[in-house]
Amino acid sequence: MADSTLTSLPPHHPQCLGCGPDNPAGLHLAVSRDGDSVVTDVTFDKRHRGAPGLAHGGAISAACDDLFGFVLYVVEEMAVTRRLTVDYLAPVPLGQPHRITAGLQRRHGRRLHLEATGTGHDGITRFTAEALFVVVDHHHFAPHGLEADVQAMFTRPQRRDRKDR
Ligand SMILES: CCCCCCCCCCCCCCCC(=O)SCCNC(=O)CCNC(=O)[C@H](O)C(C)(C)COP(=O)(O)OP(=O)(O)OC[C@H]1O[C@@H](n2cnc3c(N)ncnc32)[C@H](O)[C@@H]1OP(=O)(O)O
Repeated sequence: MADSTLTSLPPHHPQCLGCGPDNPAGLHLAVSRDGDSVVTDVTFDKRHRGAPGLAHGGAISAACDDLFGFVLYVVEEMAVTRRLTVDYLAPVPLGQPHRITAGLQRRHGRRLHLEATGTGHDGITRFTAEALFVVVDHHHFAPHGLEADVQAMFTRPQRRDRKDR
């Protein structure tokens, strides 16, 4: 992604399945902000294989879910996935980059309705996704001992965004 209008966003945390650079089983998504949208270029490889030569639907779904998790940096709220729906429009070949763009479609109270589109560099849209995220506070993560990590995640991008404004 060389577009000058994009602002790089930090991973949720180093071990995140979607974007963590230190997770050997992860997708290693590098995500940027473009206005009120977030974008990533993902290339599925043999680790993400479903049918021979094609990406597994679960890997595509994970990429969409994680990218939706970056819309939270735009919304500046902590939220978690309550529902995720993927429309698999066409098979996604391994080894071919796809740009996924995601954003907030509408908000009702704690409910964030999000949508995403995945398009190959050949211009073919091969999947779209919709999600319902529900806003939570940091206590949501407390029983699992992760409260401090999530709070750090919550404050770091806000500082970064302000610097960029
Ligand atoms: C700025 C930086 C931020 C950083 C932020 C970090 C976050 C961290 C990111 C880590 C990486 C991300 C990666 C990707 C994001 C995951 O993958 S998140 C992991 C997967 N998701 C989960 O584990 C969530 C599990 N579910 C839950 O904990 C609970 O069900 C929830 C989601 C907290 C909701 O529970 P609840 O608080 O009891 O709420 P509930 O009353 O059931 O419903 C809330 C509202 O949604 C509505 N609702 C519920 N279900 C539905 C439905 N199916 N349809 C329509 N409405 C519904 C309800 O009617 C209610 O509406 P209101 O009455 O408030 O208007």
